Amino acid sequence: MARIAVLVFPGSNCDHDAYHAAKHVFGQDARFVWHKEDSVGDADLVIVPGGFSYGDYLRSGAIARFSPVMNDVVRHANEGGLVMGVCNGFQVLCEAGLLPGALLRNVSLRFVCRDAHLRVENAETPFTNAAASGDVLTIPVAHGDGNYTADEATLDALEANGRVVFRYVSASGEVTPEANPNGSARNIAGIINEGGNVLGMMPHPERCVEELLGHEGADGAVLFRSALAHLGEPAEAVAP
Ligand SMILES: NC(=O)CC[C@H](N)C(=O)O
Repeated sequence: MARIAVLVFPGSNCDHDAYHAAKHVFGQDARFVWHKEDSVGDADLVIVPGGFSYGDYLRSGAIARFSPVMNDVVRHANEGGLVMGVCNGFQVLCEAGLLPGALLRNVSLRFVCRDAHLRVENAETPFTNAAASGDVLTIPVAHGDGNYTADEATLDALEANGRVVFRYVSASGEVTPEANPNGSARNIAGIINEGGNVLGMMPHPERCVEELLGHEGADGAVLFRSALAHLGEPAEAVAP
């Protein structure tokens, strides 16, 4: 059974969704870790969940990045441990320097809450091995600051090294401006670090791991299935 630590900051609001997915849908050993703890313990996977840590004051993720637990998240990441940052979690990981770039205000200046289509650009990561490159997943977004940006050299390096993991596309898999919910550079929806063990993505896979909740295909399950397969969990433990 994989040990999955779900961080909790003041203002996190997707921590319970992530815990529910890990514990009740995938049957893993999930635990909450309060941000004032100084350790993520023996976690195999750390989930930095979505929400409004510290009310998004100063900048989304800018204060949470200084929470005591983040020192141990950096240690865990540097030792090759898996880290998955979703939405506010992605923002925190960028602020912490574990991922390059930053998430700016959506170009619309509006909070966007809807399904997005994501093309899997790299299926050889610990978080996407259950998919095939080119697969189009439908996963919801819900954010005000999801506009990924980095300097051109960084973007080029991400592209060249397969570190753009997900891109916003149309339902038929085309990269179009309309498919981009927030103005992200090159339609980038998710990236991975150089070591391939730290993922950040704006869409919320933990919100669509059960068809019962209205997402045909429950595409978010791909992320969990992949991570669990990477950790050597038996397939029967990773339904649906
Ligand atoms: N759902 C979320 O994690 C939202 C992240 C952040 N508070 C934003 O609005 O961009």
